Amino acid sequence: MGCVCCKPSAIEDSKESPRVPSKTSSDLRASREGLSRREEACHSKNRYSNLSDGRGISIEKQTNRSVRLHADTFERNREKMEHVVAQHPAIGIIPKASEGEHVAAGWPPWLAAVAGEAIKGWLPRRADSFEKLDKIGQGTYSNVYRACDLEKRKIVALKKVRFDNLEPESVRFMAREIHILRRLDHPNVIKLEGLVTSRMSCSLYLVFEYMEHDLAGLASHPGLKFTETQVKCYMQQLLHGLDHCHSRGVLHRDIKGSNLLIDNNGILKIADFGLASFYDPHQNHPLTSRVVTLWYRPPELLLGATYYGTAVDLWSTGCIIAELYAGKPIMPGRTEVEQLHKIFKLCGSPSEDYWRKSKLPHATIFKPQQPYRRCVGETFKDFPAPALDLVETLLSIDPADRGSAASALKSEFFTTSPLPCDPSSLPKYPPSKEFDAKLRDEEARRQRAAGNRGQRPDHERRGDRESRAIPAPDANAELVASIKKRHFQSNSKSRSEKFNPHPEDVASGFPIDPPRPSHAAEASVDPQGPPHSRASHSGPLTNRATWAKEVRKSDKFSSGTHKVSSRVPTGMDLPPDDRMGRPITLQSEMPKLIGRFPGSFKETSESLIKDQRHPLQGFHNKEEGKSSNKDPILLGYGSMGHKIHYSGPLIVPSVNMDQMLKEQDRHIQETVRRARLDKAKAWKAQTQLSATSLFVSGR
Ligand SMILES: Nc1ncnc2c1ncn2[C@@H]1O[C@H](COP(=O)(O)OP(=O)(O)OP(=O)(O)O)[C@@H](O)[C@H]1O
Repeated sequence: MGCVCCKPSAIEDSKESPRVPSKTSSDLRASREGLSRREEACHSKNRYSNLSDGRGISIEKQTNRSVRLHADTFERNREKMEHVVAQHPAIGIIPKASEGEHVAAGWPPWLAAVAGEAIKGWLPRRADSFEKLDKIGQGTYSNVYRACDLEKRKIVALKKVRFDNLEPESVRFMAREIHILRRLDHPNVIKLEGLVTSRMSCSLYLVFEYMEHDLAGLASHPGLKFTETQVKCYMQQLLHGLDHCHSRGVLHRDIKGSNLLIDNNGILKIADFGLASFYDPHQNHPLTSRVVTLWYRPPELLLGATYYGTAVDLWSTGCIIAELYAGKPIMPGRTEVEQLHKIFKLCGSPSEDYWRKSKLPHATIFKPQQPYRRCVGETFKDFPAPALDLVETLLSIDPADRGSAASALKSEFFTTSPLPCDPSSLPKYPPSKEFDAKLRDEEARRQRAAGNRGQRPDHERRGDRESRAIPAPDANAELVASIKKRHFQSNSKSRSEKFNPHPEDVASGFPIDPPRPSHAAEASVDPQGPPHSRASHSGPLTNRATWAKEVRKSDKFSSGTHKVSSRVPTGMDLPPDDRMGRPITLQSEMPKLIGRFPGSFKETSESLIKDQRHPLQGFHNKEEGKSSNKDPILLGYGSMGHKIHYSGPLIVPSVNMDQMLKEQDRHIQETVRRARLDKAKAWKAQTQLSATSLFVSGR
């Protein structure tokens, strides 16, 4: 039997598992309590690993001599650079280097060429100084693994980012996350400890401290309920981390439970800076409004704001605090329109003054004819007063009224009894991530499908549903889904994987994820809940390259004070997909609609006034046939299992929203039907063809 360290884990099961020397039994001695045998191996002296970098694998796998020579030269250069580092007083820091020097230091040319700032002063870590253990998370642009850092002898998280190394824009986009992370240094912000790549490699891993939990996973864990002091403890840490980001000029732009990682000591760290951006406090540089996961997205972004600031993160924080008290997401919208509707129903619609001064791009379309009344206090009347006060402030419609992370930290919520507990006093939980909850949920669903559906008592089924994690639709789910569709049509593999098979993945047993078909349809009609984070389930078909291309099409890259690309939209809406993966947006549908229903927006709204309805009031609860305005704000949550609506045309003369949605549904069904027919025809033709050829060939 091989050593524990070498024994391939589930994800490392590969025919190409490396040949690693066996270890003696003494190597397997337990050195730390609570660590698995594989983890112990990480802390042992064994330097062998089944993870090796692109350079090593290329040499081993390829017989190409020039590659060998190249690698030798690289190794010599690397030694030189390591010598420089050794001479330098700050270990690991090398003086500002040029592109050539970066390459000499071991960075791949594609990275050195465009992301000098992000790698400045660092040396790449070698892949063979890590051993992958298991996959612990999956994001839109990444797969995350637990791994042993064999040099530092500790457990880390390796985030393998997806991008196209042949596309400078894609690399730049990916490098922005690194650059931002390196600007931040705070106990409540995840620490980027290094980068794993090599001169010959096409891939890149970000090395992070390992965090056992995330807030979404803990909050959705069956039977786990936070006390008030615990909620305060987590929220205090979140606000401290945010305060640090904001003070360093960074907007996170995707604050949500699954991005708040928590370690076994109760320390919360803000993670996933993939959508983060440097911002200009004077708001002179426009940014894209298509950020922040829908349920946590503030109204100004839904209304198309491109000049915004720290208040966007504060809105998301308000949603999270309320969610922790309410025990479920407070505004689980399925489309942007529905999200805005939910916000208006709970927080009231913007004041006349705000509409006037904000000049938001989508104001004409979304401004209700009659204002919505704010009912945060009534809805959350069971919350303790200081909690409610803070939620009221953070969920202010006008971003200027949300205050700052620093002012929130001074609020009564944190200064009155019960005070936030000490993180170290928090209970130790079993590893718990949104990802685990999704797996749990999938497993439960598989088991149900396997046979006992309908046989279990009702209350048990309800229990499942209540305990399941409710992943929020990802920030870019709409964009990603449409990109995925387009990409899938033209290309069955992401460019980086198609043209640059990662040798280290293949040869070290690192799995290359198989391309997956778009399952937007199944995801969006999931009767168990809201459309899942389609983005977070996206396979390699979605990569940063396509994303960057899309963003670039819509955004101008402004070289702000920080010389970092900020993204600004130019009117291209980034759409949610319908069941066919076809983007449906107000913008995309508008020309068609205008063609179909000649008339102006003005006429439309006038006709709606005549009907005594405005577009948002027109939303109806299909089941009850009543205006959903009467629904308690959380009804949306309870009704998630009902028929899914898709965001679509908003303005159709003389019809209310319900009719428009019906029209949209009908349109979708028609498209699905046509697609089925086409498929059937194609199949028939093909069968006839093969029958003919069989006949002709006489077989
Ligand atoms: N340092 C870490 N320790 C443990 N788990 C982590 C760590 N970093 C990330 N993860 C896990 O991996 C998941 C994906 O990571 P992350 O959110 O950074 O990726 P992403 O591709 O940017 O995702 P998103 O789709 O949210 O933009 C996280 O939700 C988390 O569960």
